[in-house]
Amino acid sequence: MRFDIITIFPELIHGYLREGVLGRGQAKGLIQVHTWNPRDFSDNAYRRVDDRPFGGGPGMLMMAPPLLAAIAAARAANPGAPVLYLSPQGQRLQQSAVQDFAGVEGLILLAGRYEGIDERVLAEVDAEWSIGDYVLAGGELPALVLMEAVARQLPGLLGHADSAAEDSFADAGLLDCPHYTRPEVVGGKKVPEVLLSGDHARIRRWRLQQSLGRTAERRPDVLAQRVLSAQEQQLLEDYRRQDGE
Ligand SMILES: Nc1nonc1C(=O)N[C@@H]1CC[C@H](O)C1
Repeated sequence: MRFDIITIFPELIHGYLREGVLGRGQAKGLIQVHTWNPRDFSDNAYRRVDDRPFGGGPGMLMMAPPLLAAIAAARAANPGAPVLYLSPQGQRLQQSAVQDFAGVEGLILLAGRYEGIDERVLAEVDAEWSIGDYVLAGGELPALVLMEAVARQLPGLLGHADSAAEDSFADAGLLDCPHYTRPEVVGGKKVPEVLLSGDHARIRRWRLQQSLGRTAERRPDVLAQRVLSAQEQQLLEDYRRQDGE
């Protein structure tokens, strides 16, 4: 899968890609990541990419011509890839969208800076996405967040040790269950005995029950989107009873 990222700080992208699953994914050839710097498409001697907003107001905006030229170059290199602009005005990125993106050949990610971009650039943007209701200094972190969430879904990217299968939200939107590893006792706290029982069916049930209970407690909005089976309803009732709810 090919990612083309439009950014005035390419090193923020390449630096992050040197480590971890994305670095390994690149080395394995599972993902290709290219950056396009609008400064290289600026038509003035100072490689200027920003200017003051018409109508006044604080800060600077990214000018349209260098961005449009960078988008055109990315489209030529990654034909058919949708252009996604990361911004707080976008639709909220959720795992369901991440899974959809994992099925496409390529993505072009536009990372803004300053107060944002000239509105006329959006004529060349297929969709606007937000990673959350807060304001960052640039779109590079959101681009990396989207790219990493999507890349993790690609077959072969994660080793078994960090499989995406048991992610939170992986199986139709439940929070992940608690996890434990050695040592068995930490600060007097023992590992739940079920996990030491070797009874894999019982362990699976316990983990599902914990996921259901946690989701009900912490994200009832997420649980409301899931139709529970009779077994899941019983597990959740037992969880609540044990929890003294
Ligand atoms: N939240 C977000 N989800 O995606 N992008 C953002 C975000 O804060 N972007 C910044 C706004 C102005 C600056 O240009 C970049």
